[in-house]
Amino acid sequence: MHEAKAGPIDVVVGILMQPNGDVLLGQRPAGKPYAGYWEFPGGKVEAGEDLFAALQREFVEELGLEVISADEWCGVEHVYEHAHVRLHFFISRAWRGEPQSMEGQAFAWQGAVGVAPLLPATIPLLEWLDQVRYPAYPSVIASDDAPDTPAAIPPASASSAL
Ligand SMILES: Nc1nc2c([nH]c(=O)n2[C@@H]2O[C@H](COP(=O)(O)OP(=O)(O)OP(=O)(O)O)[C@@H](O)[C@H]2O)c(=O)[nH]1
Repeated sequence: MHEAKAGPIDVVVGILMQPNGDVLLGQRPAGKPYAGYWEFPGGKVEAGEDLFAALQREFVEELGLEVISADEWCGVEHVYEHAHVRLHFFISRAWRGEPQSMEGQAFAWQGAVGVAPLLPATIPLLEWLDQVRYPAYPSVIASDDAPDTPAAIPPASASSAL
């Protein structure tokens, strides 16, 4: 039988940002693809689910905390061997509670990101994120070429900006 080509899977990803710019990363637990890799918390959107509702659900499930508000930041598509994902990144500066390891995963607040390895699709985001976290930070992108929004940045390797 002829199988329909699978479309991208929508994933919401939340970047909790403290006033000093530190962001929360978690380590993927055993049993998942890319176990041991570091990522921003999040997960797959369920059928019919609103993106922000999905983000809130994932943070309760993974970290036991309530995201109060979040701004949609940028989108990235990436084709892994296990899945074609469309990542919707949010930045949140307002949440309630302290992160807890609900799935036995490690997590860490990071200024300069020192944990490794990171999920491949997430790596290009770190430089864009530094421009949000540290506005005076010198960019490697020439100012004439600098995009207005991260979503306009040209794709890196197998990733593509939405
Ligand atoms: N959470 C998260 N996922 C990411 C990031 N970057 C990235 O490529 N992904 C990809 O997005 C997908 C997230 O799926 P997941 O398996 O973690 O989702 P989930 O928590 O709903 O898992 P489940 O199916 O076990 O319930 C994975 O293919 C993962 O490789 C990131 O920074 N954070």
